[in-house]
Amino acid sequence: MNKVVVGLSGGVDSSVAAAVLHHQGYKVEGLTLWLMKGKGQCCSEGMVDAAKICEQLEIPYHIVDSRDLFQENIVDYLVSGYEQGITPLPCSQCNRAVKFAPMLQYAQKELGIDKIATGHYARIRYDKASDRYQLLRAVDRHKDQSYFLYDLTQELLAGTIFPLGNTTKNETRRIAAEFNLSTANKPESQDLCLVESHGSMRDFLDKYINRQEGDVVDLEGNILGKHQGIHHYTIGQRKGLGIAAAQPLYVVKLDAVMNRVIVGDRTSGSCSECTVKRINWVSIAQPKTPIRASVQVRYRSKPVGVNVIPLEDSRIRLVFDEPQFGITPGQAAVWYDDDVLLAGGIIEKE
Ligand SMILES: Nc1ncnc2c1ncn2[C@@H]1O[C@H](COP(=O)(O)OP(=O)(O)OP(=O)(O)O)[C@@H](O)[C@H]1O
Repeated sequence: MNKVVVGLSGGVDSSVAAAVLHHQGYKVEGLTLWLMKGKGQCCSEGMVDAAKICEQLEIPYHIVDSRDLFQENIVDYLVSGYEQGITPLPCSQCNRAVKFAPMLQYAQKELGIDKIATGHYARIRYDKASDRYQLLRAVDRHKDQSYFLYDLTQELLAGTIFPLGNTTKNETRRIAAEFNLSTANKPESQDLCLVESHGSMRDFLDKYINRQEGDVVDLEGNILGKHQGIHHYTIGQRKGLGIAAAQPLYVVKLDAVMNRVIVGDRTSGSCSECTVKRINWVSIAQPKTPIRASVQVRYRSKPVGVNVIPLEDSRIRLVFDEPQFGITPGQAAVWYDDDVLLAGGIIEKE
């Protein structure tokens, strides 16, 4: 009998993933990673809901204490990034280092089970010609989460099932109701887990970073106002600057050394090229010559045509077909060929 360990967050997607695999005849075991220190409420609620699902499906349930791993890989990583004026993307890092790799290791070593599954909306297929596991966008484009999964290794993709990749969110809700799952009517999470549990990113960061007042300046260095800490800002941000100006102003740069927030108009916040580091080539091997693709520079940004130019040190230069607004060091750039996720990496600088 095929066996699989399903990562359960206590939400409807992972509940349905477990129920569907169970229904298909897999021997399913549920597992929740206990992630957050201190702010335990969302985790404990999630664990109770996940335990209920396992009880309902009559499958074993495991909890793995991953709080130290989450603290080191996500909380410390975020805090040190914001201190340097960078806006790190925690989710892709969390998926690789905190969720998928440890879950697969636990499944294989502790439970003797080869495969894991999650409720992510994305698809995996094995391409015989290139001998690679490829990652594809979900059929439900609106829910597609492939962007956050670009950093998964071949080994992790080989060991993972995404049962919801071909399912729309509406179908997921319908299946949850059909199976009478206790999580069927749970509301969708709206934000990063850290933000949901702390109220806002600012509240979360204020716990770790001392506020240090500094200047808000324009591109010429004229002082326009004061800020209470550069970690309260992100590139492209327009709201909350507290500056009256004739035209809309956006954060275009964060200068950690001078402790300054630099603002400008929309054009000055746009650029047509950027460099990307720590690339993970997913569906194809690293090319030696430039390729065409379409790229997203944020989770919800519209894909735009791009020339992907390999640099000598295995970084990449992206040259966009049209200037992109709010390119943010620390966020991920992920490029695709149609539905196929080719690769992604961390935006370094313009
Ligand atoms: N703490 C956790 N332990 C184990 N697996 C998890 C955990 N958090 C998330 N996952 C897995 O990752 C998937 C995507 O997580 P995400 O946080 O994006 O939630 P989601 O899309 O709202 O899904 P859900 O409805 O299942 O909460 C989940 O469906 C689940 O399989």
